[in-house]
Amino acid sequence: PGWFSEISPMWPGEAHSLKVEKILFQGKSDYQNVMVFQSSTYGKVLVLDGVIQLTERDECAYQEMIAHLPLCSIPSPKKVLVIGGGDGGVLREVARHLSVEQIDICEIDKMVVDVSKQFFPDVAVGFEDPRVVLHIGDGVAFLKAVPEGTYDAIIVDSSDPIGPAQELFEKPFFESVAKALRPGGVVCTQAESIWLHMHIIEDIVANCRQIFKGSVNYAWTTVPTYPSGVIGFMLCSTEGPPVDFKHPINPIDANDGRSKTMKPLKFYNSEEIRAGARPLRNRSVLHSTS
Ligand SMILES: NCCCN[C@H]1CC[C@H](NCCCN)CC1
Repeated sequence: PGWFSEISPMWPGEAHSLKVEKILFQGKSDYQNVMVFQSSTYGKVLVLDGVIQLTERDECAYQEMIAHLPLCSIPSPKKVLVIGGGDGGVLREVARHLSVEQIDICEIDKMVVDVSKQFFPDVAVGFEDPRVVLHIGDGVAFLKAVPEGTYDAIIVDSSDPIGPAQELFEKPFFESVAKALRPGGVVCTQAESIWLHMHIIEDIVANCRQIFKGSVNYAWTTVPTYPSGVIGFMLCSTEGPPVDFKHPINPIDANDGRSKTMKPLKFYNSEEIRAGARPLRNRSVLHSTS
């Protein structure tokens, strides 16, 4: 009955709207407002504090890219950490990699996990993998307690820097990520929109260049229901075995790791990694791989 418009000071003067068929859930957790609605053309939609987190129709583009860009760039990821990602979609994608033995996830808001399991079973299916260990808590504190060099890959599937995820965009957090990674380990973080958040991206790139002594890339993909239709990722590796994010050495195709329960990939493929045109004059956008 009507339209949902994603109005936020993070993207002034514009708002993506979706036609609403029915509101399915509204709640308030200790951290944020949580809402689920049935849209007319994008399936069910998860909204946190008025910001679209995912829709059934296009979540594959984000979850597949944020997981496979890092994991396909190192030979045999074994221990993976997801910060955020409480809807379970990134877990579903990480689970496709047969070399992975342990998947830790640290999500601050249990309501996101519960609501995703109830309304987005094809996304929350990631929690069913026996390698997954769920920690409900603050990712900043979790990483401080992680022994040095523990993980092969860390994926930071955060919301935006206004609200619970604010600290996940700051330098100390990136330093704790670097410490928790083994030499040549990789991190992939949600890194906003090149059309909306160039200043945030410039700061993140500058911080990452100081902290990660391997490679530092900025990648982006298209997600129609995120503001400006594009979302980016910081892809970094620590000093050690070199990592080339543009030429995946551990390619995953539609069949790898697909057990009878797993559905095939809908978006990602290794051939698509290419240096893209720079959409803006701004020098700070590194090679874009999409
Ligand atoms: N696992 C899916 C969670 C998606 N995380 C974020 C949700 C908020 C969204 N805002 C985009 C704002 C403009 N860049 C970015 C991805």
